[in-house]
Amino acid sequence: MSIEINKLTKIYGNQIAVDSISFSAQKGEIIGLLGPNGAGKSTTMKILTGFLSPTHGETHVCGINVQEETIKAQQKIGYLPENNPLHYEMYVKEYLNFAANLYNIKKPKERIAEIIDLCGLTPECHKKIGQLSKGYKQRVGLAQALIHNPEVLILDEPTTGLDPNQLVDIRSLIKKISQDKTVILSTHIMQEVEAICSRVVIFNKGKLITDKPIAEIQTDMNNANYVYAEFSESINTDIFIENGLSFQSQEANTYRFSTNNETETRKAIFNLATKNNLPLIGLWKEKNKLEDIFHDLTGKKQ
Ligand SMILES: Nc1ncnc2c1ncn2[C@@H]1O[C@H](COP(=O)(O)OP(=O)(O)OP(=O)(O)O)[C@@H](O)[C@H]1O
Repeated sequence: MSIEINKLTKIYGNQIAVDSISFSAQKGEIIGLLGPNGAGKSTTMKILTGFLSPTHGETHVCGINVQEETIKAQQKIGYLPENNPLHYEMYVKEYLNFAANLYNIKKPKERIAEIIDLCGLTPECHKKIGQLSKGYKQRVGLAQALIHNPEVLILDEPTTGLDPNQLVDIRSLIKKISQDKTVILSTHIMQEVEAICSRVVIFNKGKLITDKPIAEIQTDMNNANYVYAEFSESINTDIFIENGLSFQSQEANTYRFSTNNETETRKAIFNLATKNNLPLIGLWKEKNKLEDIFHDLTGKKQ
């Protein structure tokens, strides 16, 4: 296994940021870490990269215990932290040279040229980092994470704040550079996980609540649909539950039900409305989306 996280816990004062989390990843996998704000994603990444110590538990990268042999483990890891901290006053090549020196790279000039090409930085590589667009700054962040050709890449929200075109470019760059590596990336964007990850790990309030291949999640999505019922006034939702309907959430006077048989559920809602004089004005179905699964698992209302 390239990455192994075993019963990891981090407590800040009396706040449990990460609560006994375990998962592993092997070469070639791109794992998407999903979770609401404060779920513990960044803390887990910081521990995995050796920047923070856990309160309990341990992490291994390429068989090396990160807590016991931090420097050795860090040589295997490329890390793009949240908010991509860069030295804005440095030129792109100067910064990459600085990063190459940190890792004691044998032929820095050749490696910098290679990485500039790989990350699509050639047209902007003569500029100061502060003069670059957000998308190019992100490319510089990725270039520094890759300079020592690490086996494992840890990317904390690598696409936050990018415009839709830059998003597509950076996602395909991540896919391209990940082919022979193990990648863990955190994101708030479900489509991103669907677009580039092979597996999704969902965190909520410091706990790991789902760890599944994307293909399995997609099968779940195809099997589980939603039915929506709109009424012209607010309805006491007890009536749905009492009648065996799996009521999920409400937005204004529209109520959402999960179902494996949407025709039967629509019939049941229609019959319930007729029998109890409920002012039903709309009834429709919708395919489940990864976003819905995420909201259900993390207990957030849509
Ligand atoms: N240095 C710290 N001191 C105290 N509490 C902290 C510290 N760093 C993080 N926390 C708390 O730990 C919890 C987990 O934070 P973390 O940054 O890991 O979440 P996250 O999932 O990365 O969130 P986001 O998506 O907003 O970046 C939060 O409640 C946060 O306030």
